[in-house]
Amino acid sequence: MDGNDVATDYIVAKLIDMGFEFAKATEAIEVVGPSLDDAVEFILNGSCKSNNNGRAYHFLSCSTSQNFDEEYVPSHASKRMKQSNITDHLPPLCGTDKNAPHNASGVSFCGTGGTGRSKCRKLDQQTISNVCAASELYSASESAQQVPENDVNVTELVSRGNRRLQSHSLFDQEVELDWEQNIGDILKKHFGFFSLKGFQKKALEAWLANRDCLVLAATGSGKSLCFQIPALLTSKIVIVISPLISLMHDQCLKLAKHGVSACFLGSGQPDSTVEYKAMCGMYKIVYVCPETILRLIEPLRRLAVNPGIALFAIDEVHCVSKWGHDFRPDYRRLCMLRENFNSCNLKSQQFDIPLMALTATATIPVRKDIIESLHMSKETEIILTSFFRPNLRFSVKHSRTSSVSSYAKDFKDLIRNYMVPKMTSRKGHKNIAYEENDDSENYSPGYDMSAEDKSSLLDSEEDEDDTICDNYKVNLTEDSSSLKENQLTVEYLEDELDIPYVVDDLDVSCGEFPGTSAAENLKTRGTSELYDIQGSLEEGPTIIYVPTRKETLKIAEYLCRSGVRAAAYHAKLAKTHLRHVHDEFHQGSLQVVVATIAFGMGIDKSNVRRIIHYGWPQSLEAYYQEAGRAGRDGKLADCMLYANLSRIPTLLPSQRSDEQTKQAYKMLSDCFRYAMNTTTCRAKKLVGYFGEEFSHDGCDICVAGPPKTQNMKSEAVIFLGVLKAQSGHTSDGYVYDTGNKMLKGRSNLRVVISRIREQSHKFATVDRLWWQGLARILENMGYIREGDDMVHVSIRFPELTELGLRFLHSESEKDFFAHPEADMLLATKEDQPYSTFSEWGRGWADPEIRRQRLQGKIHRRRKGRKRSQKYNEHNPSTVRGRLAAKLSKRTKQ
Ligand SMILES: Nc1ncnc2c1ncn2[C@@H]1O[C@H](COP(=O)(O)OP(=O)(O)OP(=O)(O)O)[C@@H](O)[C@H]1O
Ligand SMILES: [Mg+2]
Repeated sequence: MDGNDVATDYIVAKLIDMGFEFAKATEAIEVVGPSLDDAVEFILNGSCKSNNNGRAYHFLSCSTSQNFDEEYVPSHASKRMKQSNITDHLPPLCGTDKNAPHNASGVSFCGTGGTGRSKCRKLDQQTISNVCAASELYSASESAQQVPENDVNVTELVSRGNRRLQSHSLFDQEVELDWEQNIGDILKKHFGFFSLKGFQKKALEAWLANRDCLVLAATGSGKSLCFQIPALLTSKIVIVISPLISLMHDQCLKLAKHGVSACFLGSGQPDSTVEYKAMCGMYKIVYVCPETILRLIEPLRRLAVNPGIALFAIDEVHCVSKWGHDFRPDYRRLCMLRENFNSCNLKSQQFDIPLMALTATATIPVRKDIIESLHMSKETEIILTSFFRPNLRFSVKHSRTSSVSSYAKDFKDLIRNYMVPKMTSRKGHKNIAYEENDDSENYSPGYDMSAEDKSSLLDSEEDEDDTICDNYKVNLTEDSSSLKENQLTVEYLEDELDIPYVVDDLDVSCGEFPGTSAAENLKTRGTSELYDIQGSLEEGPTIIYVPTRKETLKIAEYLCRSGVRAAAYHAKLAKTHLRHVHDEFHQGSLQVVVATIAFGMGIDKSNVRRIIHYGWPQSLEAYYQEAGRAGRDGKLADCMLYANLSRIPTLLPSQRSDEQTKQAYKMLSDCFRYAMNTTTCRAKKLVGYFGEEFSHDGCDICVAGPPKTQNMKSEAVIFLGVLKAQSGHTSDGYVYDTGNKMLKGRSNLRVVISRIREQSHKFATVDRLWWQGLARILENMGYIREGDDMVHVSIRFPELTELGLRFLHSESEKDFFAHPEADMLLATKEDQPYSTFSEWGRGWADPEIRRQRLQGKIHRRRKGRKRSQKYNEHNPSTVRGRLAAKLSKRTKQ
């Protein structure tokens, strides 16, 4: 093997790691040679830099080949953002001046009231030299590990730079004269807003009073402004702790547009001088990831002395809590901030530096945990606004979400929306968006179940019933190849996920963002707008969230082939690609981004019209957080969840303690129940999850109304009766074994269903999904409970309660009316020829047929295993093959 082979293997491995198929990876290497960038480009765009005049496209194979070049090439595709230079990024002194000199990136520098060119230049030079010197001293003192509080030179230099910053601010924190008026000026000048929102004002009041505060407000409500304004009100610096590089990048870019200097520090920051400059007070707002801030405690302590730190803002603070989603262990260590930046530790500080924690998705236990974990003060002000987003229209649809046939069905409307007529398919791909025969009759949103779905349901029933066969799940044979796409086994997923705390999703060539221009005049929007919930959507982009990296590529590719301008986004894709996707999405030239959680929290684009979750989210917090990317302009937007309602969702693999696993199951279960609900408004369910009560009409259930109630009395009676018999309940309600010792009843739901089918001909064909739904209803009524110590997504070991026993005893008197849940509706839907399905169902109820089928299944799988063994024996690249060859050689000898 020569060096070239090693390089090729390495690149192929990298490409597979990014989620590309082996065949595509090798094809790309064959065409473009051993260059990772070119190979990625080749796969994504069917071209490479070398044969494309150096232009970097970032779309996946897009069918709009004719106008692709002119229309979709990012305007700056060929010019990378200029690498930062210490002379490039000085804090602007005031708005902008048309006459002011511009650097290469169009950034203007001008002093307060400075209208003359020469004056501006002179001031810049002065500050440049200050900062350069301060920067050098910073690094020197850094290496000496000393706090240079008494170092006259450093203090002098920094304060000189600081005087410049002071002249920029409208007034200092200590001067609290008519602060609302001043904030009003800043709002208009920098952001183009006319007034603060109520919660923003409260947060600023808390900060002005040097108090900690926890801001809980809906996604898109404007939490960022709460910590951005303090940076403009004082000469001090605001430090923002933020979990994702994509989010920091997003905010820095926006601030730069609004004339506020900002930078981010962390693994995505390639320019080490940015950190020095930040620690010398050169940026008004410094974004840092939690891992980095822990390393910067000492320089930050110096910064706190001069020019001062106005505030520590901890954005997306739910990451602190083990009880929340997206838990980041390093967020917990942020209690160091209070320990190091209090008035006792810092002589110059009269008060502890205030902490401002912000999130849109914290349940009540999470809020408590946040305050305790961060050691926030007992007087922490909790600023709570409604989590409700009146313009978001929620819905849930059943889908297998796994194959191209599901995509055709589920994305038909989406493609139609975005399709530009007469598009020709690139690379000879069939333009599927124009296929009119793609089961349009069968398709209707909601709980319809196609024949394919029913077979999936049977698969799942087989899997559930057949524990012996579970061991073979990974050992896929021809018979089970259809299952392959469906089953997200641990082995399949392990390498496919974007786990939040390893997300290193974006870096940029320049990670600092000097203030550039005056604010664009953005109109404030009325929150009291009334929404026509059945109205049609305006045009705008879509984000599709999927659980695995591979699916981002598959779906983006599918959409591109159908004529949609779509791109994939996940943490392992090439950084250049991610940067382009990010930029193009914001510029509006991308129609759809198919992403993992790496493109979730905090992304702020105003006109996202649709958020599609394609596959089960892991928690309602994550779901609501990602759904919150929609409709940030206040206009109507759709949040659709497509999930396989016939399967109980599984946890995606991640490192968790037992306690965390339990919590993760609880969150998954809440998510499952949200989708199964057919009666309560989804928006109400969601905000209710965060402890808020309200009434509103804003989802598919509100529009269609709940399904008709059914009298489920006989089903409930037989279910509870079997449960009672199974667990050996006696008339006194307790359970005894033969030795008259009290036992805890524990019946598996599957066994209960089998017993019901054996006992009653009437219920022989009732589907497992239906019983599963009934079990949840009985659980909600308090008639049964989960008998296992583990938390399960759906009830697994139903246990009869006292209340259930009483219901059984009074059975002749009461009816039992209830609304069927989503899985029950799915199981009873009869829009497809039902005969085969019911035959199968009946078959499973018959113990003999069932035994034969299970035997057949095991036989088929054994046959499959033998076949693969045989293949391995003849394949010299496998261990078995080499052993077999050796053995046969010996026997021949
Ligand atoms: N006072 C205001 N008046 C009008 N618009 C505002 C105001 N404050 C913020 N906004 C707008 O609200 C939008 C969302 O702001 P921001 O990104 O801060 O939301 P957020 O609450 O942090 O959301 P998320 O929880 O999703 O991160 C911004 O684009 C901003 O322009
Ligand atoms: Mg935010």
